[in-house]
Amino acid sequence: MGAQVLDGRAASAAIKAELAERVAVLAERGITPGLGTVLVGDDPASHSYVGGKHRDCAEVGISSIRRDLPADISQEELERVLDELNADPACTGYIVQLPLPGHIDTNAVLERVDPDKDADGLHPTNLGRLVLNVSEPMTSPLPCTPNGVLELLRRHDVDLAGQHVLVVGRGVTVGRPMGLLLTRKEINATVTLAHTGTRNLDELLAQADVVVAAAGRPHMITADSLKEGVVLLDVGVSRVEDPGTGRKTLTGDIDPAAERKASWMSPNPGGVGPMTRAMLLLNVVESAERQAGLR
Ligand SMILES: Nc1nc2c(c(=O)[nH]1)N[C@@H](CN(C=O)c1ccc(C(=O)N[C@@H](CCC(=O)O)C(=O)O)cc1)CN2
Repeated sequence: MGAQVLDGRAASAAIKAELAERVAVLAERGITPGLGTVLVGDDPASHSYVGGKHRDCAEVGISSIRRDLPADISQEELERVLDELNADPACTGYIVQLPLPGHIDTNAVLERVDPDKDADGLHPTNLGRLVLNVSEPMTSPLPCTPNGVLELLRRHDVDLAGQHVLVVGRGVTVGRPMGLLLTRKEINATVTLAHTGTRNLDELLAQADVVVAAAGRPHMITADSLKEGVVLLDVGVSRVEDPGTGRKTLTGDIDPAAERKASWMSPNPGGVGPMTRAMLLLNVVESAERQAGLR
């Protein structure tokens, strides 16, 4: 028997319906939440993700503010756009689509975002609150992908308390905050954070009850290394060219054939990706609720 599906599309549809109700409550008070996106350059995948974010906004009644900027924009000009969004009352929260071109200092950009408008939860103040475990439940935005992973598991009644979770990937958008969230008291997982420099990855995989794969290495995790009954979450979004057709297809970090070992597995596409988008909307709605004194 194969793994049960951690269905991100269904879960995100349910979350969007719930958020549309919360947006309607805000509308009764004359408030329309607004999401801003800042996109630099012509990367097709980034354009497609940003387009998806604006479609989601339209679905739940959040207004959209879009700033598409040339790849050769200077740091100064880019930061000026952020200052405008920081000052714009129609913009409840916004994101800077990552990755940014190499000549841009990404950390300086993330720091320029007003922490109260940080829809991605990636501003140092908000990441710091997560590290400090300032309040439970959190009153600041959480990074969308790690929060999406937890929400996906919650909505399928997969309990992580006491489980050994192996997070593969140390990036700031997924791996690092994922470890912090998993070790909070209400989740209570035991976490190992591995990465592409980890030497004994196969040993760690063989011990893991749950694997969150976010290293960006296509199909780096295969069935052979995994324990029977493992829960698998695939965050990888590499685009790999099919040698036959020349077409690029979305390829995760986990070989789909690993499903035979798993009790639960997130499909890719259709798993963590839609949850990332849903958690972004949640951050915007919660931010609007905070600004309205409803939280
Ligand atoms: N500022 C940010 N930049 C980036 C983030 C982020 O959270 N904040 N994460 C990724 C990209 N990303 C969101 O921006 C993202 C990736 C994938 C999906 C998604 O829904 N994927 C679909 C498949 C889509 C496809 O076929 O291309 C799925 O998994 O079903 C949503 C958001 C890097 N940048």
